[in-house]
Amino acid sequence: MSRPVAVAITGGIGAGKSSALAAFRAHGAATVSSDEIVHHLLARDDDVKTALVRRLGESILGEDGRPDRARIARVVFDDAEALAFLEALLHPLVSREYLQWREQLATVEPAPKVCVTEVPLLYESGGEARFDKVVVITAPRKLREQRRHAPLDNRDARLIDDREKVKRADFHYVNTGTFEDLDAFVAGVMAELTNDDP
Ligand SMILES: CC(C)(COP(=O)(O)OP(=O)(O)OC[C@H]1O[C@@H](n2cnc3c(N)ncnc32)[C@H](O)[C@@H]1O)[C@@H](O)C(=O)NCCC(=O)NCCS
Ligand SMILES: Nc1ncnc2c1ncn2[C@@H]1O[C@H](COP(=O)(O)OP(=O)(O)OP(=O)(O)O)[C@@H](O)[C@H]1O
Repeated sequence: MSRPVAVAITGGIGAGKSSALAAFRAHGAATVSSDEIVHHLLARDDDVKTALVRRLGESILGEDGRPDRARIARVVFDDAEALAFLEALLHPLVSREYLQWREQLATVEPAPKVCVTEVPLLYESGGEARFDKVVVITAPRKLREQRRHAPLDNRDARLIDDREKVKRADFHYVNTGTFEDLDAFVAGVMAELTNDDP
């Protein structure tokens, strides 16, 4: 039984990582999003909530009593130590869920040829060893701001330079075109990884 090729998508905030992930899914890859795993942990994991309140205080809780992402973001992206704490708490849990997901995939018959996940901090957290291939999506800051309809706060400051990511990655896409252009890029990557015609 052959295991799926494990692909990570990384890139700056609002570059188009989730859109690329959706395109991979449309082209037959199995997909999971690290951001979504984080959202589930914050919404449902009581140990995570307890640890966050102990370190960051009750003000990060929303009206429903669960950790509120916007409130956490306001604290951590202006406080490097608080961000380091949050990442140290969440990253091992995200990796564990991802690896469990990947193990499960290998038991599916027929196993998908390619499995893809979005990992915003792939190089920053030394996660690339877990993957066979890396796709970097980039776009100019102004366009990313326009597309997200929001200022990018300080998140980019946490990330290594796009040029460094591009150097280290297997595939690079500059996401300044249409969704169809992005889809065509993803189709090409899938064809290369599965040795099929696009
Ligand atoms: C701070 C939080 C609550 C903000 O939630 P929010 O809904 O605003 O953002 P979301 O989780 O959807 O992430 C959106 C994008 O923000 C960027 N981002 C998220 N975490 C980080 C981080 N630690 N450093 C830099 N950028 C980040 C990524 O580009 C990501 O794709 C949340 O992002 C979080 O808990 N982050 C810490 C965990 C983490 O590092 N996740 C990313 C890799 S697993
Ligand atoms: N090629 C494109 N053309 C037009 N809009 C796009 C394109 N690619 C992405 N977008 C839009 O840009 C925004 C950001 O894209 P997306 O959510 O895929 O990026 P991301 O890197 O996952 O963002 P984040 O870092 O916030 O998780 C979304 O509103 C998305 O619909």
